Amino acid sequence: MATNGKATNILWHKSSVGKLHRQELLQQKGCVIWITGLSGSGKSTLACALCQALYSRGKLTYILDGDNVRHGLNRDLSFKAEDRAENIRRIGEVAKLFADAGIICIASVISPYRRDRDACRALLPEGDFIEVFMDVPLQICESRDPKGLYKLARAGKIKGFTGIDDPYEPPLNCELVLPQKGINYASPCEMAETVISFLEEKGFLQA
Ligand SMILES: Nc1ncnc2c1ncn2[C@@H]1O[C@H](COP(=O)(O)OS(=O)(=O)O)[C@@H](OP(=O)(O)O)[C@H]1O
Ligand SMILES: Nc1ncnc2c1ncn2[C@@H]1O[C@H](COP(=O)(O)OP(=O)(O)O)[C@@H](O)[C@H]1O
Repeated sequence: MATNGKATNILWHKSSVGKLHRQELLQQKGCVIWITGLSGSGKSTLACALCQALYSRGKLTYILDGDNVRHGLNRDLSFKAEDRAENIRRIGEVAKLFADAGIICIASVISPYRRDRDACRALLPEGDFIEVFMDVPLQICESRDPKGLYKLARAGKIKGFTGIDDPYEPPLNCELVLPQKGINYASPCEMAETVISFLEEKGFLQA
């Protein structure tokens, strides 16, 4: 009998249709592509480009975007460290369910703390969590500032903004770093193709 968190007397219920059956149906393998980086680094843009490119190859994806999930499931959470941790924990758990459904789940969230990202990685079978770091310097993210949030943060109108007065811990050992330093930034489509090449190489685009 499992005891998990605060609930006791709960048992795992198995179904006769499992992950392998679903993957066979979809002709792909479920996994989580976890895109991390500063606000304005291009996480959502890459997530959409990737979703579109995989869709055109007949592959099923689902995007969990931080901004969007905070409109519903995580609407009760702020940006203080413990709430960011809970935000990431819930998104990690939902992503795990999508991967179990056989879907290529794309999470695009700042996820500033290494410990929180590593905890999400630990939820998945080895190799099924693909961490993608949007390695874009703060200066460039700030110059893009599509939502005007950096400007507000610099003016002190948003407190605890990632990169300004809140931390961001870059990955130490992730599967992919985009864009690479020292060259011109690749276009979102080119970055999506880099991720797709990785998925192909690892066998995720077949059952
Ligand atoms: N204080 C603070 N710090 C960082 N970001 C902020 C903040 N307040 C609001 N926003 C907006 O919220 C988006 C980030 O949400 P996430 O859920 O991805 O953040 S986190 O992973 O919990 O850190 C982020 O979206 P992106 O720009 O797409 O990253 C911002 O638009
Ligand atoms: N590869 C790229 N090259 C140039 N500009 C980009 C690229 N990817 C995204 N952008 C631009 O950067 C800004 C932030 O992108 P967005 O995807 O919203 O970032 P995030 O989700 O990390 O906050 C947008 O204005 C977007 O058009």
